[in-house]
Amino acid sequence: MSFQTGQEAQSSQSLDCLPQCRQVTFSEIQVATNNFDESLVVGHGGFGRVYRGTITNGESVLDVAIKRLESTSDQGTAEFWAEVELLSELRHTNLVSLIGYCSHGKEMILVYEYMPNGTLLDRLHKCRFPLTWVRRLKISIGAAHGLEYFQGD
Ligand SMILES: Nc1ncnc2c1ncn2[C@@H]1O[C@H](COP(=O)(O)OP(=O)(O)OP(=O)(O)O)[C@@H](O)[C@H]1O
Repeated sequence: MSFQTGQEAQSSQSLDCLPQCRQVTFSEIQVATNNFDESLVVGHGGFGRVYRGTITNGESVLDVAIKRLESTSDQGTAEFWAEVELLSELRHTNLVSLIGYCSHGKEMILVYEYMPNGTLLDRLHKCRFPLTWVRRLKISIGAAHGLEYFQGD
């Protein structure tokens, strides 16, 4: 689960425009990532490489982050389906939305809304300009709202 970091890291699309989580075909993923073009890799995490891409949903085109499970990952099928089950129903300004998933043979791929400024960890450790304390406070409050929603209170 990832948190939006507040106004400075809003996704490129509004919450109302985000569709329900759906099954995405492997060919859609191939088109979205230009067949897993290395130049579209924006990060690498516990799951594997993360690609930037676009997915067409009806008439709209969404900016997405596509996580492809690598065979070397210590995360596996159970974590994949747990993430799908947990996140597919959640929609909150302070939580990154899961837009789709793809299970195709050995391929397990998660599609999230794209965060133009990366994750909070990226923002805290990779950005040349440190966050002000006011922004840090706003981010903490946003994360708390996201957690509260997540816990269903
Ligand atoms: N939704 C997103 N939008 C933009 N960039 C993202 C997004 N998700 C991940 N990234 C990029 O990919 C990198 C790796 O992210 P990822 O979430 O896989 O890491 P992680 O913390 O190891 O998470 P996990 O272990 O849950 O897979 C991030 O540091 C970030 O740069």
